[in-house]
Amino acid sequence: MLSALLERGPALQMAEAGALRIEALGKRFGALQALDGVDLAVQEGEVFGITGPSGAGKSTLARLISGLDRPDSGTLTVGGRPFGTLPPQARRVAHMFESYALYPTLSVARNVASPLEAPGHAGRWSAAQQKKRIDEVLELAEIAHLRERLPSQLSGGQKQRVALCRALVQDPSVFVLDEPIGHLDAKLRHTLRGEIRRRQNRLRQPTLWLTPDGVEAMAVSDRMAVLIGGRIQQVGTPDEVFARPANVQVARLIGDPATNVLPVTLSLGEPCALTVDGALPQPISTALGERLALHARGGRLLLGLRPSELALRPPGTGPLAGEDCLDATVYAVEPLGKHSIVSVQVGTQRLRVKVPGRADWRAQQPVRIALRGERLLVFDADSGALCT
Ligand SMILES: Nc1ncnc2c1ncn2[C@@H]1O[C@H](COP(=O)(O)OP(=O)(O)OP(=O)(O)O)[C@@H](O)[C@H]1O
Repeated sequence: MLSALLERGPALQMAEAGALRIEALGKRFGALQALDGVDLAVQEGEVFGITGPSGAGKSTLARLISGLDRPDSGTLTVGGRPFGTLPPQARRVAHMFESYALYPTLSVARNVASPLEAPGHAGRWSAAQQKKRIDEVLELAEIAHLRERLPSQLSGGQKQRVALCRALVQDPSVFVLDEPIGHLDAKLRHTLRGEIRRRQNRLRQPTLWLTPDGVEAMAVSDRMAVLIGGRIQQVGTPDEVFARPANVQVARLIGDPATNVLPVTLSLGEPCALTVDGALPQPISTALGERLALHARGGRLLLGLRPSELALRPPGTGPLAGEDCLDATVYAVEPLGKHSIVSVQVGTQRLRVKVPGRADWRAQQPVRIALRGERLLVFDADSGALCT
């Protein structure tokens, strides 16, 4: 047994899959702390999304896992075996690069085949088995008909799919997919994220899926993390992150459209009122006033309002039972078929409201935003953290 393992070499010894653990990972570039104490555990067969804005540290994390950069601190293990000190080729990380990094002189099929001919995989499969693996991923990505083309003869989205196939074709310890479908059209993106997740869930390896698109992360992930400024802000299932975003930064990334964050000042009295910067105080119900008073700091609060949980009413109409209303002005309307996105202005703040069907509102019209107190999120005005 031992001699068989030694014959296979250190690279193949890593092939056994297992949960990925990232502990206290840190990376600094000069004065910039690009990653700061990142802790994550990704289970076998789990698709784990990491979302965060541009510059959050997603690609840096990918590069540290695959060994292209060295961390300043922290450990990496797969199935309990440390791999952070191994050279990149021995780690068996199937890393799809954001930049694609295709071989310009190789056809699509040969680009996809290239990792199977590298030391970690070479000799592992017969030519027929290799072809079967390659065909499977090319078909998954809907580029089987392009197999003889050179990268220069492909569109940006087609190149991205070749890079994706080149990662998926492998039998690695871990898959790391850095923005795998960002440049595809919406229809293909929707199809592929479902298909890839289904496929990866049937494998033993963990898959990390990095994307700046919070909606994509929610759609594709079994669990997900939100990374901002090099720090993990929250880990949970997409439902958990949507229901209780840990702070306003997370809230602003999650949802389609993302959650509105509205800074307000609360005044208690008869009636209670909310003031949005640049607008007159607006009366609210005592029930909402009392709830908000629990968390107000010097009267200040940040309200999280999900676009699909708001409604629009004609000016002058009173709130329905359980609702509160704020006066606003329509700023713009985006009709999207099954629903419309209406942007409305309250003082200096602009909010997005998702309404079913066609919206009959026009820019500059006065309108009332109806909200339900029990649905809104309340964040601390200073720290931005979600209040319980
Ligand atoms: N080699 C480097 N030298 C100096 N700074 C770097 C280097 N690589 C990354 N950075 C910086 O580290 C931070 C994180 O970059 P990273 O590429 O990991 O972000 P990202 O989340 O992948 O962003 P994007 O979504 O735009 O790809 C950024 O501020 C970036 O400018």
